[in-house]
Amino acid sequence: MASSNGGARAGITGLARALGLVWSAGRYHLLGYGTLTLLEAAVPVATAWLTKHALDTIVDPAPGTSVLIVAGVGLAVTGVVISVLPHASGYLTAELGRRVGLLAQDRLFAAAERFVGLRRFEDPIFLDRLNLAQQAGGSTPGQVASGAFGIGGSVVTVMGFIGSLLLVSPLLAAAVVIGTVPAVFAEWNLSRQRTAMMWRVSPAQRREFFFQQLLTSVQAAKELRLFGASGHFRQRMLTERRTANKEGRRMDRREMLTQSGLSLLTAAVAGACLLWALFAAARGRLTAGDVTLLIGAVAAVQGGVAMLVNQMMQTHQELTMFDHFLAVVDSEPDLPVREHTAWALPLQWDIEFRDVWFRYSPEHPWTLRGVSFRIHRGQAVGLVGRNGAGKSTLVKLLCRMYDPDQGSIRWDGVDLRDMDPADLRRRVGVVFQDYMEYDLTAAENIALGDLDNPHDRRKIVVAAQKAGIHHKLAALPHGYDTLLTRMFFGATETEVTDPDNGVVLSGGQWQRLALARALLRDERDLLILDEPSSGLDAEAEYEIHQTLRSYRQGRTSLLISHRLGAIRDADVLVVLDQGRVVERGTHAELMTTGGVYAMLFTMQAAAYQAPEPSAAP
Ligand SMILES: Nc1ncnc2c1ncn2[C@@H]1O[C@H](COP(=O)(O)OP(=O)(O)OP(=O)(O)O)[C@@H](O)[C@H]1O
Repeated sequence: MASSNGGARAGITGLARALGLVWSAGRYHLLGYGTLTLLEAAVPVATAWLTKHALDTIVDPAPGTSVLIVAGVGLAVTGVVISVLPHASGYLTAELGRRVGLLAQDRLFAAAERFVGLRRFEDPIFLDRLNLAQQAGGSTPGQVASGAFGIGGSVVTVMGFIGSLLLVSPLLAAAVVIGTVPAVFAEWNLSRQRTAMMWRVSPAQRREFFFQQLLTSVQAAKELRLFGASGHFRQRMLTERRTANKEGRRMDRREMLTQSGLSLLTAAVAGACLLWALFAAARGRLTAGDVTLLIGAVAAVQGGVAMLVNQMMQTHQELTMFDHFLAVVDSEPDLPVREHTAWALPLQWDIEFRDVWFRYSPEHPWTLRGVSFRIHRGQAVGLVGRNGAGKSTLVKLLCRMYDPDQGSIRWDGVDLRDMDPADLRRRVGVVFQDYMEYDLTAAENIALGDLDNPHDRRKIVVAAQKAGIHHKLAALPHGYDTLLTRMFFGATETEVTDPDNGVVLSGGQWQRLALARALLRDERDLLILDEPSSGLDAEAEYEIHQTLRSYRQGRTSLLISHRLGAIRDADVLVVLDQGRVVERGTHAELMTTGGVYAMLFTMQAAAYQAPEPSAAP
């Protein structure tokens, strides 16, 4: 557990970082806001004194009308100031919030971009933190700054009124201050309990959020309806809500009881002070103005102290949330990227897997166990293996989404670890098994494959032609500019009201689009296709493979497919089994050795040639 010293130091660092962020987002707004807050805090003290002088001069006009005029004008000015200030500081808070939100978002997502690999995105604890950081980043720095100034303002108000009480009656001042001590401890305690309660219920709230998403998700809608599972998940969602409500209710009751007790104590102290002040005034020891000042000051000190404690706890809570933001922003890159990396030059000779061992974490079993093979330049390599053999993992390593735990992958002899991942990835075109379907236009979906030339429509069309999706895209209501989603249904007003915008493609059509994205850049050194035709009909699959066959001629490529007929004419087939390369050779060679490949190929071929089931009588 962190020591309280460590906690205080972390709190101060967090506060300084939050204020630093707000300062960078808008220093003049921050200074303006700080000044207004302090002014707002000082005005009630000034008002109380001006009122006292005005009343005293009315009761005893000896000091002269000039005092009355000054007090009257002063009260008018403070009245105007107090009615205008909240609007001005409200505007500054909102503007600061907007600026800080923008800056914090930029820093957070820039930090997420630094994670060039996948490990962080597969770590549930980190994902949780990222999620909280997103919630925290936009608003908490601004709220921390407001809290800090609010605390400063409350201190000014409370000290101003305690000073006023001291001037009128030191004894009374001491009594009021002592009377607030129980409130300070009780409020502090309640705030801590509320913070603890919020942490306790946060898992239930996240689960509730998950069920909410599930119940409204398009992807889940089919199955939920088919299995009649909506009611089941609705109940689970409500159970989570009830759990959170139960905790909230318990806390609210505790607060109600404690605060009622505190209010009684506060009222008793205030009442006693009032009685004392009235008796003192009756005996001529206090003026009418003194009494008014005392009544106002006692209430202001009592209310101000309670507010101060609340603001401190709230700021503490905001700082705890802000910690998540800082943790993400300060995270080290997930893959070591050397300061001086080797250029990923065009492939000259080969890519070599040299005794590659890899597992997703020390708790997981080895996924790749000493994999060694080469992909020569210009060679079409087919990767074959049963489910879970490690094929997609190997592709992810080849794109340096992870580094091998042992061994290395070498691009013309250079270890991928010595290359800048972004540089390497520019040389590689990939269609992943779980490719993305972007809720963008058809052209944008393809153009993402080469953002260096995003507006080259001719290249986009050529890529779509190669992937066999050009005719479909050209025939869409707005051609390549048609949105491939019903989600946004357009970004502009015209698009929103255009019923022709927003088209839903089939799975196979999306797959062709993903292929077009990978084919957009002709000059890629390596094309990786992980199950590029799994969603295609037989005719489309045949066409795509014909296209790919001619495209792969003389190009370096790695093709993964369970449809062995589509892969059989690769220059070399590499068979993975349980993370090891167990066979290597051409189709003809592997068929004669009678190993895993021959067995899989024969089973698949036999299924196509199986006799017709006998007709029912
Ligand atoms: N992100 C991950 N975290 C932990 N384990 C993983 C992860 N991704 C894959 N694995 C595991 O690694 C092993 C290899 O998976 P991989 O996806 O590479 O197999 P594959 O050969 O591509 O299988 P398929 O033919 O089914 O696509 C599997 O046992 C899988 O459970």
